[in-house]
Amino acid sequence: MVKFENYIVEMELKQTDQTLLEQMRITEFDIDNRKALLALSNEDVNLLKDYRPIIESRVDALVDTFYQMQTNVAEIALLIGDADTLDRLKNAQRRYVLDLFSGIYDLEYVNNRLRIGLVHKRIGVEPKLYLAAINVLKSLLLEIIFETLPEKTERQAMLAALDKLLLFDITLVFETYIRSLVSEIEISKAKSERYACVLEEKVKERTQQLEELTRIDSLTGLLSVRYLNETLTRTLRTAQRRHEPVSIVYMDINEFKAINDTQGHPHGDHILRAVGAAIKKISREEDCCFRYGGDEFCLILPNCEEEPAREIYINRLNIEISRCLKNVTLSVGIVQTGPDKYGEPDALIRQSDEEMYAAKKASKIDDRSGNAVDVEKTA
Ligand SMILES: Nc1nc2c(ncn2[C@@H]2O[C@H](COP(=O)(O)OP(=O)(O)OP(=O)(O)O)[C@@H](O)[C@H]2O)c(=O)[nH]1
Repeated sequence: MVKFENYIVEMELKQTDQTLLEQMRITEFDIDNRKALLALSNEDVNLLKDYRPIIESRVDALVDTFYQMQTNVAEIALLIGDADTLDRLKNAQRRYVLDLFSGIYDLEYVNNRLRIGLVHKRIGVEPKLYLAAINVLKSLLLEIIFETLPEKTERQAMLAALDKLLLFDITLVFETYIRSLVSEIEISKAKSERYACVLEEKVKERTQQLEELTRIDSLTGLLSVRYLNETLTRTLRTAQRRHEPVSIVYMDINEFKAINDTQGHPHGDHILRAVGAAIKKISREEDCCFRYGGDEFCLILPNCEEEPAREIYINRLNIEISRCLKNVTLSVGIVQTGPDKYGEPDALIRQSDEEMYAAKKASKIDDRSGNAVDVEKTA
């Protein structure tokens, strides 16, 4: 994204603050080099310059004929479009023809040729049309040269000089045309890069939302068991570094199947939600509370020993549950690990489950021997 914005700023600065010459880094040295490559010598330059008076006297007729021929081509007439534009083009063409025979082919001359390439790209004059137009112009100039320079060597020298200068111009026009095409591609590339960035951000955001959805158990609002092992591993590592104990609590609602069977599944769901809410309400922020599945819950209580977990946490939970639910009790198993030695996550969960199972079994025996099962006992 940053890259795209920089690019746009750079483009804006370049477009508005620099001439085409500056943008394309064309210097006087470069112009001399281009002339040398085409063997456009001082003699050629002088020949063209000396011929200017003849051209000047015929330029209007030449330009008129040129545009008559050009507008006969439907494609070109369509591009020109209207009489005012044609007039403007005629004036520009007149200036160009005179420039060709000015003998001054400097930075300003080059900048004007470069602009033509840019304008052609903008208005949709394809290279084939530009080359055809140059060809027409050349043939009209040849007619004048043939007519006015009967001496063969002199004529040939003039034709050669004109050829070189036209090639010099064509190269410049093509360079800006191509450059303009390339920058169009770069702009659309930058646009698609920005689009890809925006898309990537959206996918990231959506992925986070989905992760959040899978992280939470939809019925109880507690954490999903999928993250239990990973969370416990992380908690144990932190506890180990700090030399703190961790308590793992495993809980199961007693006779939940019977509740479901006698009072209906929706009521069972209501109980699960209420237990989940009670767990959330009495837990500290650092506690991690999971719905293990069905009517089972697993809690990770960092920096908490078994005794306060049982005496304070579970007591508080039972009180909270009894406030909103009648005859709902829990069987609880608690395992403490650390601060000296730490167990493995899987083993600790298994152990707390076994503790819970033992507590449930004991409460059932109590129940059969006639003791009332209340919140305190089952916990
Ligand atoms: N309403 C409801 N019931 C569920 C859900 N998930 C599991 N159950 C039911 O919970 C019941 C759990 O029953 P058991 O595992 O036998 O446990 P229990 O009846 O509490 O028996 P004890 O553990 O021995 O006290 C089963 O009937 C499951 O169908 C749920 O999301 N909503």
